[in-house]
Amino acid sequence: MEETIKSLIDDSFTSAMTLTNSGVPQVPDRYVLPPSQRPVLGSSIGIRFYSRNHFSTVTTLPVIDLSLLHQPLLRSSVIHEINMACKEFGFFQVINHGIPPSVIEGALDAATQFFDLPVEEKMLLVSADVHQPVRYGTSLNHSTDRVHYWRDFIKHYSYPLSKWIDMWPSNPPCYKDKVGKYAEAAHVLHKQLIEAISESLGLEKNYLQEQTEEGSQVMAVNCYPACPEPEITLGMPPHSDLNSLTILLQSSQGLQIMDSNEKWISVPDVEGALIVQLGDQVEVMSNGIYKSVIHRVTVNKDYKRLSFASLHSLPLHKKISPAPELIDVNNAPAYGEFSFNDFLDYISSNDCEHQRFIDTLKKSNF
Ligand SMILES: O=C(O)CCC(=O)C(=O)O
Ligand SMILES: [Fe+2]
Repeated sequence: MEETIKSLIDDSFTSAMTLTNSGVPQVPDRYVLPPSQRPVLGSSIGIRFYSRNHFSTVTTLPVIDLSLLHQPLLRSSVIHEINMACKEFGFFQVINHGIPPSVIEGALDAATQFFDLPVEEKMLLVSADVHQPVRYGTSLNHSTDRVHYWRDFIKHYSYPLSKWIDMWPSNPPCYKDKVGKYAEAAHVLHKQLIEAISESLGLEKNYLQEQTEEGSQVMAVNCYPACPEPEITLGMPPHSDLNSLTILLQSSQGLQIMDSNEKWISVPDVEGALIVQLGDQVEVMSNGIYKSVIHRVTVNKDYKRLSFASLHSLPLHKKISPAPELIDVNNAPAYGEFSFNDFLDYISSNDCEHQRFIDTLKKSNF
């Protein structure tokens, strides 16, 4: 093996993108998962199919037409669909969500150009500090004795846009404009979704919106390069999102969610759809009626996958607790009170980056 490739493989700071571009024939050991955590690829697609004698047990994942929310006669049935999806999966896809295809294509194009930049340029934005408003990340952020994942990313604060956009990458030159347009559109969509989710819980339409007002939006732009051995590694390990709601845009299939039987289901790539995932904060505010969804990302041999996770959260210091309307003699508060900041502190001091953090807040653990 050529000396340069060998040194890239040995260097735990090398990004997945650099490894792929250098043509490594196999993933370095630090990316190899124990057998029990490896994905089974090409199975469990989340669509229903008909087999000879019965509908199979393959799960149908919900796809909701959001334009129907604006039709007074149909709104309540859409709210009902959202309720069912949130109860069963903490997950659904939306179509006719109002974000124009040109805005989506623009954002994907800008991200492609960003990740194609020379690694030295991207490294200028690298940081392991989770509080940095703009931060590029690679395996570098993980200590060497832990498993690495086949992903590069850039994360940036995105709301209010005028406050942060100057700090975003200035290369490629179109990045701020194209990703900015998508971030603004995602923020508007988030407001509609959080209102509908509030209603679906039987709460005032504005209840969750008021909780998240003045909150944050962080855009995580993820790049999963083609991988020589996708069956023994992952792009992202199982986790639930810490925030209230995530709107996810994917360039191709790769996301898997865990169902209530702890089975992994691949999320199908539905044309024009965006993915909505409930995070831990909504789980707490709903007093556990809705659950945050556990998800992970698989990679593939043939092409690079991009995703934009628009992560919406309550303000950092605001205490999060179950909605009072959902508490009564039969339904005690199931979670302790905490702020997003308490959560981040807990995670950094307990070194538990990739778990379902919410379980630590269950009353029984106090
Ligand atoms: O790339 C994806 O599909 C998921 C990304 C994700 O889970 C995250 O950024 O938290
Ligand atoms: Fe996530």
